[in-house]
Amino acid sequence: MEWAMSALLNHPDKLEKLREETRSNVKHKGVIHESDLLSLTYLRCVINETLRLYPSGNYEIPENTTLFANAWAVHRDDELWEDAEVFKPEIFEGFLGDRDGYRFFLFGVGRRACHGAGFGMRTVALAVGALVQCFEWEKVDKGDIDMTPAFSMEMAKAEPLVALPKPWPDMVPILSQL
Ligand code: HEM
Repeated sequence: MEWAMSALLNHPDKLEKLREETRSNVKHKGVIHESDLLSLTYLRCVINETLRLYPSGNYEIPENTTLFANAWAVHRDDELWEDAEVFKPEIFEGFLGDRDGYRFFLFGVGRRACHGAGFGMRTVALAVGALVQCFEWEKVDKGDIDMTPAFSMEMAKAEPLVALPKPWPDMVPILSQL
């Protein structure tokens, strides 16, 4: 808004053109409302042009730079998630996916998003589901498992998980058939 008004003030002919448009198109007495916007085509042009010239974010990125959206930071942002650092799967109950404001984008978004998202999600879900269904799990050491990541593209754990699985008695007949 501030950018648009500044630009219009720097270009009085455009400001006058916009004022003329509002004068001739807004028939009712009173401030323009939503239903007027359709007929105010020049106003839309002014806004688009302002956003074209003054978009949010202004970074100089050297040619051939590879950019990665920092999902780690967004996924742990306290302003986007309640108790952002706490493991609480319940927060995904009722989650609206992309309609929830792109605060969760482990597969990326848009044209270059992961082609294998469905396949990847099903594969991981099947594997974790099967491990939990078939085995009773115990830690080998006392205390919490070290959750430090090895920061890299893959985001592996710094310390590999070591744990003790014991087949659930009712699953033994099924597992022994595999
Ligand atoms: C849970 C498993 C997976 C995760 C977390 C994952 C995540 C991602 C991410 C973050 C990207 C980058 C998106 C971007 O640039 O914005 C990507 C790209 C891609 N992924 Fe996956 N992925 C997974 C599984 C798979 C699988 C199973 C396949 C193939 C069967 C696959 C194929 C691809 C391809 C082809 C691209 C490149 C898309 C492009 O640049 O146009 N991914 N993936």
